[in-house]
Amino acid sequence: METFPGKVVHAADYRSAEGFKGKSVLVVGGGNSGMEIAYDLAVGGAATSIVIRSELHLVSKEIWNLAMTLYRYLPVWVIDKVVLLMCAAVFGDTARYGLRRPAVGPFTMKATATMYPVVDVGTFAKIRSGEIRVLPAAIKGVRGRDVEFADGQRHAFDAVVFATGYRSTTKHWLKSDDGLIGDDGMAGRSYPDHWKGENGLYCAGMVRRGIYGSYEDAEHIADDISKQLRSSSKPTHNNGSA
Ligand SMILES: NC(=O)C1=CN([C@@H]2O[C@H](COP(=O)(O)OP(=O)(O)OC[C@H]3O[C@@H](n4cnc5c(N)ncnc54)[C@H](OP(=O)(O)O)[C@@H]3O)[C@@H](O)[C@H]2O)C=CC1
Ligand SMILES: O=C(O)C(=O)Cc1c[nH]c2ccccc12
Repeated sequence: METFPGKVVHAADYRSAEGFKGKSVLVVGGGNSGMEIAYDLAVGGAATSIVIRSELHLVSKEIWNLAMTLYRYLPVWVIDKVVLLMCAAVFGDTARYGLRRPAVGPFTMKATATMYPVVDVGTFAKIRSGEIRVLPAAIKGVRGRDVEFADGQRHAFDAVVFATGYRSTTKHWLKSDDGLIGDDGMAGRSYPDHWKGENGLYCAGMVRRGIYGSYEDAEHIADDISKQLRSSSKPTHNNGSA
């Protein structure tokens, strides 16, 4: 990257397509961030390409809402079948456009891996129309404006957006060794014993179980705090009387 003369930003610092209009922009990473940023750039008038080096499950918000609802009633393998059927009806064969699906189903993937399906915000229509170009291979190297890919393609870019994901920084600032947070900065113990540490320390949303997982943690934590408040004979806080 030292030789690349253009603008380079991480998804965390991306705000809008302002300044990218008319530019040739490479988005690295086909997760939810990369797909949303690629869409935003294309709408904003950038000539947009996106690197998708791995398989992914593209779903729609509506299909995924249904999957989350069915979770209470049906086994995971049935949900996978329903979701994939609906995805085929909505998107057709995404592999034709460089978006290969994993062999493991989307709901199984969410339940067993740290990977999450990608919720389409309109990016796929722009990929299908050719407005957004998918580069389905890893980056081999960068020389000046030129980026070379593992499949032999080489293209010049004015800017690169790294939508390559995040790492937790919790370990850097949290002074605690009760095992609540593991070496990777996420929950150190596994579900469902992951949310309560010592000395009033809790963690919510750190066990990679999605939005509903965070919601479940928040309820447990609130219950636990409320239980402790009720069991202590002396109130531990001022009840608003003075
Ligand atoms: N609207 C929503 O629901 C949104 C949800 N989110 C969530 O926030 C979290 C973070 O999302 P996000 O920021 O997208 O990060 P993710 O970790 O989900 O995705 C990062 C992507 O970048 C790829 N990548 C990493 N390094 C490279 C590389 N050197 N070359 C090519 N590709 C690379 C990864 O592919 P590989 O697998 O090959 O490493 C992966 O597909 C996720 O849980 C996501 O679902 C984020 C945005 C919006
Ligand atoms: O908690 C989760 O893991 C979710 O997937 C929450 C959720 C329910 N419906 C959705 C639609 C789009 C993105 C996320 C969700």
